[in-house]
Amino acid sequence: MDSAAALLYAALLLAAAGAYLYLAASRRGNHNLPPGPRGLPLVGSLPSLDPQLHAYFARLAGRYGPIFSIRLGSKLGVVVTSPALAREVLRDQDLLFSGRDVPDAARSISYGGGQNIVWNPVGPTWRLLRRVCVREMLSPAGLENVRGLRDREFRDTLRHLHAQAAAAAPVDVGAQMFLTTMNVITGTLWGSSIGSDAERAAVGKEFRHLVAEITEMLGAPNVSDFFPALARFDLQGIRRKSDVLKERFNQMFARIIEQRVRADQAGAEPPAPDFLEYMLKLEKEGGDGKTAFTMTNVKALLMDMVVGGTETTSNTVEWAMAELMTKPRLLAKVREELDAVVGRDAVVEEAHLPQLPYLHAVLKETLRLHPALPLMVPHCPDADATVAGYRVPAGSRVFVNVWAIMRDPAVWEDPAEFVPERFLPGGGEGRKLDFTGSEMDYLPFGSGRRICAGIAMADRMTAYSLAMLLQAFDWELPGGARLDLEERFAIVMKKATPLVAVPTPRLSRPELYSA
Ligand code: HEM
Repeated sequence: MDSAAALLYAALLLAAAGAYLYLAASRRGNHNLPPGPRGLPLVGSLPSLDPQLHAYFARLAGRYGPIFSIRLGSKLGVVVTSPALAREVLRDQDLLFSGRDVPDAARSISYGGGQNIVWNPVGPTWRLLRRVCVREMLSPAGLENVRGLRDREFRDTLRHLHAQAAAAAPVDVGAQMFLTTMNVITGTLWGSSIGSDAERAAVGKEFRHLVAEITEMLGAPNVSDFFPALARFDLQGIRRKSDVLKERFNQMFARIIEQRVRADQAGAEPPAPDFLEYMLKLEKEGGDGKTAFTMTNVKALLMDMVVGGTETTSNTVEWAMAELMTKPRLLAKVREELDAVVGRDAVVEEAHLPQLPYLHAVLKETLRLHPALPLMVPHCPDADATVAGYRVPAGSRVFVNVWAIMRDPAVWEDPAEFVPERFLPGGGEGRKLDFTGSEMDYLPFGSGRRICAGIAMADRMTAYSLAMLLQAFDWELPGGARLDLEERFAIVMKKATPLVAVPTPRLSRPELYSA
């Protein structure tokens, strides 16, 4: 045998051995994984991903069952699509599955991943941050402290919409509700410490732009997440973009904090206690004695509230309006309830909300069909786990497809129909269909220890917004426009075409709009 042939022979032998070892390793690695599409070597199912990920995963669940695995580059995704398996993941093995697989884009905007609530693993810091937020800001008692602020913001929105109505000008309903929600959340966070109304409006506008970019980016496929070894090359430039967005937020937060600290040092009259004041005090004390609380935590929490609370809330209101505008019979029922409780000689107030069960049922049905986070925020086990008898390896990205669960015909009668009555007393076949995540077929806010931290605020804001929009105005599509209910997937799901409509006043006297 000459030397060239020997070299070729050796290379072939080596290649065969390599292929054998690769196959053996991947067979061992795949041992007892949930079933799923085979995918291509190296890239797995990445090339066949459909941008409408929630609907694509629902179709795959139809083929492979209520738990399937899908290889996305070097990452393993596991998708759960039944109430029983959602219970296994979110309740029975809650702690094991409570970790997060932090996307590269989130690392920067969450100040490194370990500083805020959403992307922090469950542990002392996460516990302290959540406790601080829920107790001081997002609990029913915390919200009660700033009821006046919400009333003021809603009055402002009412005045603004009335001016739009006078000019017969179309309103982008989602954008308007975003601004209202943003003003309420930032007002709750730092009160009036950023000065004039005009300055607040400018901050609100800038935030909307930034939040939209962030949620868009978090939903976009990123090579760095599928091939962590390539993350340092940031091939799509997503990390660079998220650094820029983070810095813009950071500068705004720093300005707001600095103003407050300077005012405190100058011995200014202390502002009404707000969340920022509370956090700065905790930061000064260095934490709660057991767990540290730093200025980075202050900013990361501000980011959590601003990013987590705004689009989720305003998109829900936009969907509710779109559903009702295509269903005049249901719209008439909401109006009937509003006219009976509030009438047309007064403006709806937060105190009216508990007397509006049909309106609340409309919002629950909206969140069933259009959950703001259709795949929730993915969970991640920090050790190997077993679900439905299958192995879910540590580090897998676990999606609970609540969008599909809440449309499951095995659970819901006429699942595609918009029927608020199913949420009225006696309509839920004895199930407790509320936001607590106790029934695993209705999970718009998740369930278990990672359940949404802002439910009480979301509940009030969506109900107040929808009540005001419908009690004070009639809404018409601009001439020639068509209303559809098409969705566009992102980490926070959007209406594919924004709802734009023209308001007409329906209160008895114009003065009511400026009271
Ligand atoms: C209609 C409005 C909203 C919906 C549908 C919603 C839904 C959700 C869902 C599904 C999760 C993920 C649960 C999980 O990972 O298991 C979540 C997490 C979270 N939400 Fe909301 N949310 C809304 C509004 C808000 C508001 C107003 C705030 C605060 C101002 C907020 C703050 C948070 C935070 C901080 C988390 C992270 C919790 C954690 O990881 O421990 N959300 N939300």
